[in-house]
Amino acid sequence: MSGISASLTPPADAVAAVRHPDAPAPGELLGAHYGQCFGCGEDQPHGLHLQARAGEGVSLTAEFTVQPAHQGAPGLAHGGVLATALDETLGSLNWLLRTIAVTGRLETDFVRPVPVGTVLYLEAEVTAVAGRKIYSRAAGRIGGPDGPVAIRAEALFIEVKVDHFVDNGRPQEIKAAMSDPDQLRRARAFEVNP
Ligand SMILES: CCCCCCCCCCCCCC(=O)SCCNC(=O)CCNC(=O)[C@H](O)C(C)(C)COP(=O)(O)OP(=O)(O)OC[C@H]1O[C@@H](n2cnc3c(N)ncnc32)[C@H](O)[C@@H]1OP(=O)(O)O
Repeated sequence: MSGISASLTPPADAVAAVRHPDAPAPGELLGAHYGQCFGCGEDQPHGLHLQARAGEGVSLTAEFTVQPAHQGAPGLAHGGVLATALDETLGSLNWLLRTIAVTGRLETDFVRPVPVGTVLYLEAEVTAVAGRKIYSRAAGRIGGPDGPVAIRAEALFIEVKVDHFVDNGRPQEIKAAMSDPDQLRRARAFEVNP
């Protein structure tokens, strides 16, 4: 059985999402939003190293290969890791809106077991926007981009200011991020009005 909770149903006044004119072109790799990110960071040795690519409209695709370090049961991906892959894929949609947002709610269906070594082919799209609330959904397929769905999720992201991170993050990482020109460039790529 599956179904989504009421808080993931866009309200009546929700509107269609609009791709930002400066969003990466369809087919372009989005890159990591933060080098130490567990989902996408290239400098994070324990992470998923998920790579997302812009699609048409406010959609994207992503790939992630399940590693031995991602096991829950012997030879199978941990459910939390799979939820992370969905969360990261959904969060990457914000590059296309050029909006900084954090996950408020994530509902996940685990449909099929995912063995170690599997390439997960993920796809995600924003379904609606209502003020600061961004509604989206994602699915992960195995065996190829058109293979059967193994995992899927619906999510609600909430737009925040960059202060959300500055005020709440551990000072040493915030200080390092703020003195890293590459990180500031990435942060600016997310914001319409930095
Ligand atoms: C230094 C440089 C750094 C640069 C970094 C740049 C790149 C960054 C990219 C990084 C990406 C990394 C990404 C990550 O790491 S995401 C990491 C995981 N997520 C979090 O840590 C978020 C933690 N939560 C919060 O901080 C707050 O709760 C937020 C900010 C989400 C909302 O608190 P806020 O006080 O702001 O707003 P509000 O409470 O008035 O709510 C507003 C509306 O939303 C609705 N709502 C809220 N929650 C839920 C819910 N669970 N279900 C259903 N609905 C929910 C709420 O009803 C209301 O609706 P309405 O009444 O308006 O209709």
